[in-house]
Amino acid sequence: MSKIIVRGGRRLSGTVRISGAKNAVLPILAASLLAEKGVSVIRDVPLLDDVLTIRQVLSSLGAGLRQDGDTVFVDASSLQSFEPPYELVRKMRASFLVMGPLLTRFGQARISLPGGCAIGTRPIDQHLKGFEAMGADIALGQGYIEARTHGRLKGAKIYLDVPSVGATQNIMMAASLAEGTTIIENAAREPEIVDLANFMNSMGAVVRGAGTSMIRIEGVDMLHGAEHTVIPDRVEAGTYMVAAAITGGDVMIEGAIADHLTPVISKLEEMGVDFGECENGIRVTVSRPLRAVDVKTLPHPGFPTDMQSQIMALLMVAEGTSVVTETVFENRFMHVEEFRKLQGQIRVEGRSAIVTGGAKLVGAKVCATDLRAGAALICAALRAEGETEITGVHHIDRGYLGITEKLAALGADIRRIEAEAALAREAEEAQALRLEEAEGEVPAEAVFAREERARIQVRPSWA
Ligand SMILES: CC(=O)N[C@H]1[C@@H](OP(=O)(O)OP(=O)(O)OC[C@H]2O[C@@H](n3ccc(=O)[nH]c3=O)[C@H](O)[C@@H]2O)O[C@H](CO)[C@@H](O)[C@@H]1O
Ligand SMILES: C=C(OP(=O)(O)O)C(=O)O
Repeated sequence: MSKIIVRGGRRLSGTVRISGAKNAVLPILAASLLAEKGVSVIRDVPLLDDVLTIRQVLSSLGAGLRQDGDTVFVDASSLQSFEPPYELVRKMRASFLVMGPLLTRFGQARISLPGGCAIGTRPIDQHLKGFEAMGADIALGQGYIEARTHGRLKGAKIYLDVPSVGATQNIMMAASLAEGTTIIENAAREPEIVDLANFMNSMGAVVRGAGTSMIRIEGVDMLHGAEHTVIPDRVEAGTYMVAAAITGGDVMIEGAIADHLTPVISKLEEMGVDFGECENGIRVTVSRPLRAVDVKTLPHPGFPTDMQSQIMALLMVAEGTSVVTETVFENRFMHVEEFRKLQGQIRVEGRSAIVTGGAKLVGAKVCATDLRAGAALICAALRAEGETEITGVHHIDRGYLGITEKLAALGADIRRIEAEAALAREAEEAQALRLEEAEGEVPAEAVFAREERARIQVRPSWA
């Protein structure tokens, strides 16, 4: 089990380059399946675990894939399967985004219920409602969803009960090769929806209104491969903004697009963080004590749920009391327990977390419970006195390319130890404790607990 070790207290300064957006590249790679002819060339693809998973999903269906640096080439002219393997789909929720392309191009798809971070129940009813409205038959059973069409899908008017990002993307893709016009009402408006629409339009699709709550798709007979450069990751950029602010730093976030980050920048400005927009990015500086603010997560252009845990890390050290309300996912406060281990003062009341600011954070052993929680723990650890050891690193690997290297280049004292080295470290610590115990300084139970923990941690990662 890999670990990230951070010694807090270093002020970050310098420039960090933002990678292509995970949440844009996953639907774009899924959309490349729509091309009957030609090769799609996708640039600025971050080599994240989630990207490797979607690539494996495409390969398992028979698409030809090649990677050259951060450019991925996809040839989806002939596919052999309409059923991505369960082992891949359970790893990542975004695997379900191949449903729309498969259904519209081949008239069938069979996919297991998707997995991913445990931040809520995350139903897929709105995706299925859209496919059914376009004439697909959907059958559910034994953890699988089977969809079939009778001839081409038919354009339809679909009102989403919630502006779901994934449902909007899946329906957009399904509608692109349907007969006639599809209108999605109450569509999600995230920048990643616009990026997907831009890619699809360069494939020959006709998608209008992406970025607004009403998207209109005119179905066409055929789509072809196209070239596209993925937008920079706004959540990664926002995370480095928090990392800079929490250390009182001065960091240039290269490639960040201010328009995509308006809700995050506005809240950080309210707290007292300074921003300067430059030609190639956004500069973040802090010159005064930070103030508490209330935050409520909402679909775009509201404050993003994917930045909730990171801003909470910053609010722990701001002056005053803040209320953070999570309205998008019902179980996205798992980081609170871990923040408490770092001496954060937070209590949860229903969908809100009350954060008492001014905490003097102290390093501890913590666990990343999901992707953004992991990033938030790193931010808090950069500020905490002493050493913080973060496990659950596989969550962080889903969404942050080279986070330890990027932070170290900004001056952070951070390093990663891979599974075997982490085990050796545990064993060394247990040995040190044993020696202390022999000298009568540590109770025997502490040694046993440490050894037990080392033993338990080994099992899953070696399996
Ligand atoms: C790969 C990707 O892009 N992931 C992002 C995407 O996830 P994802 O696309 O899964 O998130 P959704 O926008 O679909 O989910 C938003 C809310 O709608 C609900 N819902 C969704 C679909 C559905 O059929 N029925 C339903 O009730 C969900 O449970 C959740 O409460 O948007 C989320 C919300 O901004 C982000 O946190 C994720 O990082
Ligand atoms: C929740 C996230 O991703 P996913 O939807 O892939 O689980 C995220 O990116 O924070």
